Amino acid sequence: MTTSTPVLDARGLTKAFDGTTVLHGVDLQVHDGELVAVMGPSGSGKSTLLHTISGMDTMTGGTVSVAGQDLGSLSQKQLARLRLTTMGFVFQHGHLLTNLCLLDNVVLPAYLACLAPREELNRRALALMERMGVAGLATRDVSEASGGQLQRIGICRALINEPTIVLGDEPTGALDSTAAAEVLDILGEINAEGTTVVLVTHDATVAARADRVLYMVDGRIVADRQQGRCAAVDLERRHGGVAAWLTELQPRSAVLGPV
Ligand SMILES: Nc1ncnc2c1ncn2[C@@H]1O[C@H](COP(=O)(O)OP(=O)(O)OP(=O)(O)O)[C@@H](O)[C@H]1O
Repeated sequence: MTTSTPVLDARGLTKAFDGTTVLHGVDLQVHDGELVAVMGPSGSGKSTLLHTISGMDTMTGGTVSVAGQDLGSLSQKQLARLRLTTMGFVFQHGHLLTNLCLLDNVVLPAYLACLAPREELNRRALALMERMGVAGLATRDVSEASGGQLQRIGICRALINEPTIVLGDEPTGALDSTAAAEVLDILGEINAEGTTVVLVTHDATVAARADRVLYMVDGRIVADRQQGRCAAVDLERRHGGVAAWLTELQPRSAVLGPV
């Protein structure tokens, strides 16, 4: 059992839209260096969970702490700063700004955080783009890059402020299998270097790379599989999909081989 302070600590997290509850008292602790995949049927609340634990959306009830900071106690300005400096986001469709060149897209979060002079930020961004194999696109527009390249740019942008935790919503969902595998390799490397990673995904190959896989049904985490062990968190809500998932999903060690 892990005893360190969680990087992410959600307790009794609820979220309702217009009176309809979509997250029902979710408890989730993610520890430093974990690679966590969140799976579940469409509409089960995976994206809503990601949005509320990151403070991108407000919660209706419960508490969330990220890197020891209670999101509910922060002003909007403090919350924005915490997101900027502690969290990195990778989205399915990149969410890059089309009126900026790709280098400026990568630099933007660091520029907003005022972390260093512009020249230093450019150097840092170019070094990241070099590592991701997209430095040659630095002065290009968003329209000039492929989906896989844009996703690498999105990862550079997520990493520019050296976040404690990277949160991804279907980061490979719009990619072909080759580009998806490359993006997953990159996310795996980032995690191996110590960054905590939480990915919402429908893709079992993504989940197979994770240390830990959560399965959501109807706004609840109903199973939590860690390195071959599975805790059925909410047995009363067992679901056909959960049973299939439990038998199909290989533990990480079986997929990657012994380390
Ligand atoms: N902004 C919103 N306003 C109203 N309802 C919303 C909003 N965002 C999500 N919902 C509802 O919350 C529920 C959960 O949606 P969510 O997008 O979190 O599910 P998901 O598991 O990520 O689905 P998918 O796998 O299809 O992306 C759905 O019923 C959805 O319609």
